[in-house]
Amino acid sequence: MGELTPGEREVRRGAVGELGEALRDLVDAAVRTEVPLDRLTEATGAARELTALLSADLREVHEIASVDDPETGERWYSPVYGPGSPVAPPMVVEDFPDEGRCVGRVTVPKKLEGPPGLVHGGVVATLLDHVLARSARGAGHGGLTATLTVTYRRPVHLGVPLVVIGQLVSVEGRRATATARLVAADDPDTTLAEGEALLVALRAERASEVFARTGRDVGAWTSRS
Ligand SMILES: CCCCCCCC(=O)SCCNC(=O)CCNC(=O)[C@H](O)C(C)(C)COP(=O)(O)OP(=O)(O)OC[C@H]1O[C@@H](n2cnc3c(N)ncnc32)[C@H](O)[C@@H]1OP(=O)(O)O
Repeated sequence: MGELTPGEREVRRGAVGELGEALRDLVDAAVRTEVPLDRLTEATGAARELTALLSADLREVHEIASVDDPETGERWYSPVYGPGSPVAPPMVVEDFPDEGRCVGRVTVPKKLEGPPGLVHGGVVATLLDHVLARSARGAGHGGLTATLTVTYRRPVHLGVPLVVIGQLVSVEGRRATATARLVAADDPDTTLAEGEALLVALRAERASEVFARTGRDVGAWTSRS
């Protein structure tokens, strides 16, 4: 698909978000179902038909979606917050660029379970990684995560509203450091997990090399502005 006009992009974003929500409901049902075997077989057939319908026009794996915005870095299929992503929880993130801060709100569903009833530790790290990188990027210091330290203080339960706060702490040349906390919305003083990251902005020439296969200018995600 070619580049969309702003109006077309808005319409398509709406449709992508609706499909994403329907698919998240489907994934939730798929990981919780206990229906009889014949129903599972029937569902498998229906899922394959749906795959064929969507596969009529597919992007290459490195291509950026027509609904994405390379200027701002908004990604509609982000596995963390993407409205179109069946695997995203999804987290809803609010940016406070003047304070180098961002706040994510999320209730993690069954599909991202680790120990029974608890959020998978890798998912906790992913949520923290996102707000860490995003707090820096919002303040104009886009970069890739070079190091990430996660401290798991308490079990994080599925189905509970959570708040994940990222805070940019310092910037030195291409390096930025940020810290993050994950808490339950109804108990914000108890830290469930915390993270610390070093984000390193790619040099411009390295960024063009790394993202050459996307065919787009992806400076929004990587360069220091
Ligand atoms: C909006 C939010 C989006 C969410 C995205 C979530 C964030 C992500 O998950 S990013 C994906 C995961 N991360 C990656 O793929 C990164 C892979 N690593 C790399 O590409 C490179 O190692 C990279 C870019 C980190 C550093 O490479 P490069 O720019 O060549 O580094 P280099 O020039 O050697 O170093 C730059 C500076 O950083 C420092 N540095 C680099 N890596 C490290 C490290 N691991 N530890 C400490 N310091 C480091 C160097 O010492 C140097 O410091 P100084 O400028 O003071 O000398």
